[in-house]
Amino acid sequence: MPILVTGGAGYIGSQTVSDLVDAGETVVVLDDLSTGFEAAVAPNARLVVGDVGDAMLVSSLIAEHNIDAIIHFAGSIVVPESIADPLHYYLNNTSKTRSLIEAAVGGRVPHFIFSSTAAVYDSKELLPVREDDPVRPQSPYGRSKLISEWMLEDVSRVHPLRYTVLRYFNVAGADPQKGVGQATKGASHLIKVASEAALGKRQFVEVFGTDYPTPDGTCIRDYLHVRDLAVAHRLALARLRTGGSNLTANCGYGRGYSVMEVLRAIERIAGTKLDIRKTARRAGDPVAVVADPSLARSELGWTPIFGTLDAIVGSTLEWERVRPY
Ligand SMILES: NC(=O)c1ccc[n+]([C@@H]2O[C@H](COP(=O)([O-])OP(=O)(O)OC[C@H]3O[C@@H](n4cnc5c(N)ncnc54)[C@H](O)[C@@H]3O)[C@@H](O)[C@H]2O)c1
Ligand SMILES: O=c1ccn([C@@H]2O[C@H](COP(=O)(O)OP(=O)(O)O[C@H]3O[C@H](CO)[C@@H](O)[C@H](O)[C@H]3O)[C@@H](O)[C@H]2O)c(=O)[nH]1
Repeated sequence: MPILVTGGAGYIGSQTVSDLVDAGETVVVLDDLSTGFEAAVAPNARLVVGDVGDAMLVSSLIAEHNIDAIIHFAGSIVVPESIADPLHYYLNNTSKTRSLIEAAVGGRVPHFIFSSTAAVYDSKELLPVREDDPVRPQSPYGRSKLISEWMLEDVSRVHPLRYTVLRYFNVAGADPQKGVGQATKGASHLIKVASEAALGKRQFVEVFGTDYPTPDGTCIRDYLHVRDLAVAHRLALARLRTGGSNLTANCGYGRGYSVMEVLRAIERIAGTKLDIRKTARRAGDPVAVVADPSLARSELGWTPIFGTLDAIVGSTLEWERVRPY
């Protein structure tokens, strides 16, 4: 049963498409290549270059391919950028998701998997966070995603569309053998930026804030290997296809690392000293966000296997050394 993957030329989408194709699925990718790459799309998937907000195009793809499931990765993903340009985020992440859901309902697509984020949560006194903890996004990015979650919930009550929302924590790592890794233009993610610095592609790394109430004063995040995350999508799809009910699940490991711990790991694995510059806090950053992944384990049977910080950093460095696109 064919799957429409929006944003399948991007970092997480391309890893997932590659896994789905390897599992024998028929995949149609819809991507405007704004931050994605044609070369990232697995050769056996069909790439359609277009906008996820183009209702006519999406409806015709659903009808033409008899789409059974939509996996919706397409969107804008940088927290600070969302603060500078909130309207772009509400357009690209929220309005266009609304248009996509409408096309899914019109085309009677029964299954929908949505890329949400840990940015829907605020920091919590006692980590880790569970799905039923209060949501309180600290940025327009987080809010733009949360509104999409709510749309799915409301629409699913009145239309035959079942969904899985996966709230990813901080995705990193690469799969260099498959040609998958983060190549996003202007990517500002910590592990990406610091790996570039370790390989001499940047001069220094900034640490945004060293006065947070954490053991070393820097923010804590739950870093997750992209290969494990891709598997969660396959499991979510299988669960929906066998009648699984709507689900919102965290995807993280349940283990947090501070910014400084990450930088030290990169120095150790790359065998180099980084030029680390301590600067002011960055707007929109929660202090510490770590997943409770129990629900993904029990409902999806998700068992991450690539999950050490060393594996994440090692594969990112390997990817940065080869960078095929
Ligand atoms: N990277 C992370 O740490 C992380 C964490 C939580 C959630 N997410 C979510 O995962 C999804 C994928 O993120 P990523 O890291 O792979 O980012 P990415 O930028 O590599 O991928 C996004 C893809 O969507 C495409 N795209 C963007 N707007 C589009 C549009 N209007 N029409 C068609 N295609 C469009 C881009 O060209 C790109 O290929 C996003 O929805 C993001 O919010 C990412
Ligand atoms: O050069 C840098 C980059 C980041 N940081 C810090 O490192 C932490 C992680 O930042 P970053 O890698 O930019 O990720 P987040 O802002 O936590 O957001 C990511 O993780 C979210 C899920 O938690 C996703 O939804 C977002 O798309 C993704 O950008 C934060 O405390 C940043 O302040 C630095 O100190 N220096």
